[in-house]
Amino acid sequence: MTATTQPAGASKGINALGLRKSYGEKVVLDGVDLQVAPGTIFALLGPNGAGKTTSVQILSTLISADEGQATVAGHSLEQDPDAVRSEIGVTGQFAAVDGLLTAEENLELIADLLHLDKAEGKRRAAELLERFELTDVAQKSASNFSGGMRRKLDLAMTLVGKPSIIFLDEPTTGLDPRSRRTMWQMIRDLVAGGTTIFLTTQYLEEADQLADRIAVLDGGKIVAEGTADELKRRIPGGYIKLRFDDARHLDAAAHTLSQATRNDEDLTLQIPSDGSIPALRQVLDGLERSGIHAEALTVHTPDLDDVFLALTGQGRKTATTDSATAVKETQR
Ligand SMILES: Nc1ncnc2c1ncn2[C@@H]1O[C@H](COP(=O)(O)OP(=O)(O)OP(=O)(O)O)[C@@H](O)[C@H]1O
Repeated sequence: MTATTQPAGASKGINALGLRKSYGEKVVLDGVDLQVAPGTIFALLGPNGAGKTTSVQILSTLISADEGQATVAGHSLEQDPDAVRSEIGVTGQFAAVDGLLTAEENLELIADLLHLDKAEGKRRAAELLERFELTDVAQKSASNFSGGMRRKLDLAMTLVGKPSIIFLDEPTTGLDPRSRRTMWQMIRDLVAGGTTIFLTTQYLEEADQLADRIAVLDGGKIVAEGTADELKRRIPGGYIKLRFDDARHLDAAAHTLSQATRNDEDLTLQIPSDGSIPALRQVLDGLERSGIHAEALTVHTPDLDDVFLALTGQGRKTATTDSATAVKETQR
């Protein structure tokens, strides 16, 4: 990694510039820039083998980049990895829970590793067991835990050291929908308390639900970055749908909005649109000028699956397929 000096007032979040990493001939990261604001959730998406785990490993000091520079929690990865380590927590794809120990022992072990004194370690373990609703099973061996319970315990173990930044590498892989939602709520609670979350996931819904910003990694590069809504607007296939209460209004609107496709059966008009506020305003102003009353308006944007497929070249699925599965309806 090239030398870096910690910029004055470096963000307490994550800032990475030009990260490169190769394994032999294989270029895994080919100049990756990442910015994560403190107290936000950032999701890194990418197909299998895109380099998500490698990015987490670099930013959490487990491995070094070949080139590039980064600060994590305001500390340079290269110059002050210990300071970075003292600020972060990492949970990997394979929970670090020791099945031979009880939940409480797992937590106390981490407290020991962090050199907390015994009383403080016990207090912290008890607090986390309660927060994660694991008090009832505190004395049970973790080998008997369900996947969801292991994940909760794993996250609790990460929190023993009170990290300001947590890397969650595919935190809900293999969890059932209920456990996934429980984990999402825990992640939201952490962020509400000021923690910064760097998340990798293959579940686009997870990124959509949780992330303030999303970056899509493909071919070693960030191919898109933005909020979920910004990413959805980048690909075609969105539209505004207007419903009218009678055929007279439908006729008048179809006349005014010449680019619209009409459906006489359900008295709707569909207008291609990126779903942005200016686009909505233009349509509504047009209707108002002509004195046309629309009963309902819905905005349809491509979902993150469409974005992912379009951006990562993982296949072709255009948002214009217009099926209930391809296009998500967002009532605004
Ligand atoms: N230690 C290593 N030695 C050689 N190649 C590696 C090593 N670690 C990762 N790779 C390769 O780097 C590429 C990126 O791997 P990485 O695990 O970062 O991808 P990922 O996006 O996390 O994938 P997944 O979603 O499948 O977990 C893969 O092709 C992988 O085989």
